[in-house]
Amino acid sequence: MRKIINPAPDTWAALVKRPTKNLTELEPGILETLRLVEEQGDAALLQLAQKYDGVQLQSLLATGVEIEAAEAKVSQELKEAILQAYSNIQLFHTQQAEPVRQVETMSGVSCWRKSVAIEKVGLYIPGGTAPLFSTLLMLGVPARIAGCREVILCTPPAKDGSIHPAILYTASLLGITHIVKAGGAQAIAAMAFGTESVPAVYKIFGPGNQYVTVAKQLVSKTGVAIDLPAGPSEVLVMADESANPAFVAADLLSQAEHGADSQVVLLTTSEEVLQQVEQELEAQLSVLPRREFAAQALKNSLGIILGSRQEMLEFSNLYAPEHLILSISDFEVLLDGITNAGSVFLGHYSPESAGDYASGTNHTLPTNGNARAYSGVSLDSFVKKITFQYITREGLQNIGKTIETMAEAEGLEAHKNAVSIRLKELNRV
Ligand SMILES: NC(=O)c1ccc[n+]([C@@H]2O[C@H](COP(=O)([O-])OP(=O)(O)OC[C@H]3O[C@@H](n4cnc5c(N)ncnc54)[C@H](O)[C@@H]3O)[C@@H](O)[C@H]2O)c1
Ligand SMILES: N[C@H](CO)Cc1c[nH]c[nH+]1
Ligand SMILES: [Zn+2]
Repeated sequence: MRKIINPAPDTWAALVKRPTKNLTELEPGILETLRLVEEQGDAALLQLAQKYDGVQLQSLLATGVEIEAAEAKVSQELKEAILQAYSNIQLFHTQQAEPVRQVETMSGVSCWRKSVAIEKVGLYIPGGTAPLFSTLLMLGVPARIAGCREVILCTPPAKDGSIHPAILYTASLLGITHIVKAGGAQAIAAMAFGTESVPAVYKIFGPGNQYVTVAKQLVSKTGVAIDLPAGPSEVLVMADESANPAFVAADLLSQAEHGADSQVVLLTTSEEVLQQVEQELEAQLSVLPRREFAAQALKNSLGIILGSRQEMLEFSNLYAPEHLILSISDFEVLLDGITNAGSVFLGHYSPESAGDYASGTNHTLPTNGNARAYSGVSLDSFVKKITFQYITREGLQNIGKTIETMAEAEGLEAHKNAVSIRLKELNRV
């Protein structure tokens, strides 16, 4: 972790830049993958599975037998945990449904807005270095609540061509049966363009590594929608003297272990806190199974001492972290000052892992500073909002003149006439 003491504000913009590869470096290779899949369909997916996942697949789709067999391979304890998480995520996301509210803007002019499910959606479930079946809950539960008709799932296969049983079990719970063994940019291309085995969808969801994230951004230029740029995981912790250094280090490592391209940041006003957290990081890292990923991520990470809480808040808002943890005793006073963050965890007993798995909030969140303008996945992500209006005869008489005047001022005579022709008829009767 790079230690920085009281950086001058004019250096902050450089500090908040993420360590991920830049677009120009990644784009040519990813464009080539997208082109291959668009032109050669399934054949390209099979070839790229061999190249990037080291597996020679017999079939791109998980079979009914594979899906059914998965249930017996998941322990009772894990099934119960998945069901508890499912229930909490369902509860939180069901509350996000918007009631239809009819508004009469003028007498006889009624407008309303209705949420309608996106019919065909594709879910990307990361699996390159860990089988993230929790991500399937985060995407599949709101897709089901919204009522999406066709749900396609893509996830990278293991070296033996299998998909992790917990992913298949979770898919069964959600009633998802179209499961494609494809990962990375090639999976995103398949869902965007369609192949023999993968139907093209209207919107692609899901987090992933840099290749997945850039591929999503590139295909979004071709007409398919995407949820948000949800790339390598990150967390920013603000800690005061009341923070427990072991807890803070554990939270930092929980996101560092996702991958070498993750970044974690500690902000504090106390040199002692920073030193204690550094010691804890070293001790906890040494026993982590994924210490290689975490150690690499820590090299790209920052421990920053700032002059005041206000400075911590300003730095955090500029950084716009995917996850923000306030390890601060009186965190309440800071809440109104938070303007940019994906999801916020308050106090000493709200670890970020709770949101990753089971508290109910969605863990598919904007990274790389995108929390400045994007929200994480929610029920809203799976619907379009269609507006409706009904204007009575009386309503048209009330609003007609306004429309005619504006249309004429824009020089759009046909617009004006669509109103005038009706008003004339109304005035005749
Ligand atoms: N922001 C969020 O909401 C969120 C949520 C969960 C996970 N994540 C992130 O998702 C990522 C998961 O990454 P992962 O790698 O484990 O799985 P992944 O499924 O995202 O990526 C694996 C795929 O990447 C492709 N790939 C690997 N190396 C490549 C290369 N050199 N060139 C081209 N393609 C290559 C392969 O096709 C492979 O199947 C992590 O970075 C994690 O932090 C983010
Ligand atoms: N922290 C990830 C989002 O950045 C989500 C996740 C899934 N499993 C564990 N963590
Ligand atoms: Zn996580």
